[in-house]
Amino acid sequence: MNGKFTAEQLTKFTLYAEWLILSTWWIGDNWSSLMQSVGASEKVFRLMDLLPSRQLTSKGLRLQKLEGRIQYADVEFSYPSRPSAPILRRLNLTLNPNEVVAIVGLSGSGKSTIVNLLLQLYEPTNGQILIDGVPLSELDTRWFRERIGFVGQEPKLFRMDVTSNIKYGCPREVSQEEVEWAAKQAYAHDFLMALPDGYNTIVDDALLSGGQKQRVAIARALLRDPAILVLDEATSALDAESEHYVKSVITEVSTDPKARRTVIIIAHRLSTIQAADRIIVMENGSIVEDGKHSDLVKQNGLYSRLAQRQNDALP
Ligand SMILES: Nc1ncnc2c1ncn2[C@@H]1O[C@H](COP(=O)(O)OP(=O)(O)OP(=O)(O)O)[C@@H](O)[C@H]1O
Repeated sequence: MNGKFTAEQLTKFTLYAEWLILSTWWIGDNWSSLMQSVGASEKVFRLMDLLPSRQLTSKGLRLQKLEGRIQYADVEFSYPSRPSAPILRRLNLTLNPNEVVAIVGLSGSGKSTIVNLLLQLYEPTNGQILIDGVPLSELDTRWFRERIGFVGQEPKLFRMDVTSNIKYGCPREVSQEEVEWAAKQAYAHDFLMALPDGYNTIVDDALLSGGQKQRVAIARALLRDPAILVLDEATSALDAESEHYVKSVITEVSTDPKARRTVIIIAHRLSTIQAADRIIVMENGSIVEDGKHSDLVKQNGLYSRLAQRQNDALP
């Protein structure tokens, strides 16, 4: 070097400087993602280190056959995070085997909490829940949960084919015929057959509507032939077609002796539950009405007001 830059050296210098700047920028950009991943994986490892809860390890009672009678006896409940706010107040409710019961009420009245206690996500603060006469707390939790089918408001489907999604979580080997039987029971068979690869179609977010996802989840629950089926009806995901079919599923369970089981529906659309054997109306943590649709409409109470409000809101 004689203290002067050649054109070639200048070009090289510019390119190397650009490359260095880009690399530094790239490292800076990815450093925060890397740190985020480290933070997230720490949480995953912490969860993996947790021991299963006592509920799942302790051996409780296993009944010879689960009939599906559910009794809430003087059940009181507050969430641990808000112990001073009573959510259920001395709740007494009996659901008979094979009965189809809908729970309705204003938002926040305690409908989901009733189900949360049945699923043993929480324990009553006072009182107890009996299953076929046996305290729920004495039953083998894993055994009991295997016999409950739960369909939540926003069911999770996985990025795998439709058949695998319906089979997901089923503890026994099932044939394709059984999968299709469950889909027919859930009124999902026809739209599933219309997919590009039918039951082999890979599910992605955009493939199915909210209501269709819920019908696939109902098929998944029915395939396990649960003694108790809990359906938390979606507040917003149901399109008119799916609403019609959820109604049909409820009618089917109520009328077909082979499909019968104890069913609890947390309903937001009163039109879907008119065929239920009984409707429980909740207000502020207590049951305020209990009866058939036709009787409750005549009572002119909260149910009839809610039904009227929904009728008025229809276009
Ligand atoms: N995990 C929780 N911790 C604390 N409070 C809760 C929890 N879950 C629900 N709550 C409160 O308990 C009350 C009853 O809630 P719940 O979900 O049972 O009502 P809901 O009738 O099912 O309502 P919605 O129709 O909106 O689903 C509400 O006031 C709610 O804010």
